[in-house]
Amino acid sequence: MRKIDIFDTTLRDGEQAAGINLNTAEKIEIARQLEKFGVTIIEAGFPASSPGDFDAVQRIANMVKNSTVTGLARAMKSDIDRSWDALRGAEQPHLHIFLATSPIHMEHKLMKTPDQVVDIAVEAVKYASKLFPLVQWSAEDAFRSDKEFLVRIINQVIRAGATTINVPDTVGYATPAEYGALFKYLKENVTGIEKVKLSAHCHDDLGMATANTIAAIENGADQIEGTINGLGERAGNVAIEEIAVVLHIRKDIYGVQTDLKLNEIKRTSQLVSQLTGVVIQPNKAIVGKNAFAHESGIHQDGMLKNRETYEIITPELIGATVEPLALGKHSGRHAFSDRAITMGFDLSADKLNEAFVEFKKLADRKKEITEEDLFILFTDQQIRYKDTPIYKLTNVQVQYGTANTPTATVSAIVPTGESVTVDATGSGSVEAIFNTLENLVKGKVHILDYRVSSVSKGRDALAEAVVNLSINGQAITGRDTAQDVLEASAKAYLNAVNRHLVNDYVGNKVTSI
Ligand SMILES: CC(=O)SCCNC(=O)CCNC(=O)[C@H](O)C(C)(C)COP(=O)(O)OP(=O)(O)OC[C@H]1O[C@@H](n2cnc3c(N)ncnc32)[C@H](O)[C@@H]1OP(=O)(O)O
Ligand SMILES: CC(C)C(=O)C(=O)O
Ligand SMILES: [Mg+2]
Repeated sequence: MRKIDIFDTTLRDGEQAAGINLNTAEKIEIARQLEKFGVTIIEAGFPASSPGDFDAVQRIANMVKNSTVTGLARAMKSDIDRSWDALRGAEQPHLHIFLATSPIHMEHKLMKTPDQVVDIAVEAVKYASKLFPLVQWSAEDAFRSDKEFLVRIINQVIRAGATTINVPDTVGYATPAEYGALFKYLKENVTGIEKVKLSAHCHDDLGMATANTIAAIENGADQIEGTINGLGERAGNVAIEEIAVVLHIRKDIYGVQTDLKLNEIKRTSQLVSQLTGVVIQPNKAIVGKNAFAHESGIHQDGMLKNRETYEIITPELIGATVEPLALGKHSGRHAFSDRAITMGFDLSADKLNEAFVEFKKLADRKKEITEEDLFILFTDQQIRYKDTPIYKLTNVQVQYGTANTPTATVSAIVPTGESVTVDATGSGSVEAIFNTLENLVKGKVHILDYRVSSVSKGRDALAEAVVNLSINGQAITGRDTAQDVLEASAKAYLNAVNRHLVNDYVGNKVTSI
């Protein structure tokens, strides 16, 4: 069966989505999970874009063994050199160079003639090929490019040493028939196309990224690029989990295979959602929480008689299994650590112990601990800040009455190790808490966005708060959970502040923002 390579760009194009900002520990955690999921290539970042991206790409390149690791670079020597420094320790160093080829991008953005663009692309690919065994070249905005010009430039970059040619629909403008036809045209007209991998990269601006990607596969694409949960610039990239399941469920039509382990889909999706703070819409295909929920009587009747009446995908296929042993306040360490292992976590004894302490506190307040609750507890331990001094909330209290101004009092351990208590008022309880926390951290903090949702089901469900802050001009997301909405909100705010501290922490103790 023909094999399709999966190029995951959650950590690069996915992180380009507005409001997402992952720190290195979080990126490493996602990369680890992507490797386990079986993606062929992990695009870990854009090394020349910032020291943080460089660091994350370098660490991921040195760590990952079973997937190829790549980084993005502009068609210029300085970006390529920086990428080489980040990626040289990888098992099989791979570079992804891009340069726009559409008339509008060449004239108005790059301000170059088509001839100059060909020369720049060829020079960059030649230079990169001396360092990297694998060089992917992307024609940014390929879909809106002149087809004959595309053939000309691709012919030349293949001769210059490119091993993969990517043909992105950068602005999500293509229809499936048009995108498929472009792949067929390139297959028929590019010299030496059979010697390189041909790759598809679709954006979802018109909601057609999945259909377009499938059309590319039908017309000869060897590799597809996408992200987990469809994150990405603007309306996002194609969601890899959708492509994976389409190719599996309709293998009768497409007849291709990937190396993806489908039963890692749910876990990968949950992890990305939790760490990016981007909540998955309930009706999202494959990974939405309603994707397997049958609500109406006639459907439930059909399901009871034969699941196949309404179920084309089983939850088990994507690793969304029914909960085994119930965990609650009477459970012990054995059942707890056993569940951590079943859920795919590899925690040290110390971290497991801390997770167990948190679990017991939660179990005291909550009747039933769900899979989602456990996922959050375990992930929190896995990505916990190591040596960085951080803020730790010890108490939050709000005085609220419809006739008086809400006042919040917050006690916390601050990065210097002292215990501090502050209070402030606000026009509502949450605002009072945020004003108090602003006094506590003494920085220039603005709230850009704030959302609360329920993680699990029932009256005692966990509340998850996501706060987007601007701290000293830098956007950063924080999230946390608690049984109480106000506590979750306070913890989410401090989580963002702590993530900012971690980003700033380069060996020296940073004790304030
Ligand atoms: C389709 C995509 O997803 S492309 C990837 C987008 N990702 C990002 O932009 C990552 C984050 N970006 C950044 O951190 C910054 O933009 C940087 C560090 C990469 C560059 O920052 P700056 O040097 O300040 O440049 P700035 O972003 O303002 O402008 C981009 C410059 O790169 C040029 N450029 C754009 N694409 C390319 C390319 N593929 N190859 C060479 N040059 C390019 C632009 O023409 C512009 O050049 P100019 O300064 O001569 O006008
Ligand atoms: C950098 C390229 C591949 C890209 O993300 C796009 O064109 O959408
Ligand atoms: Mg893109």
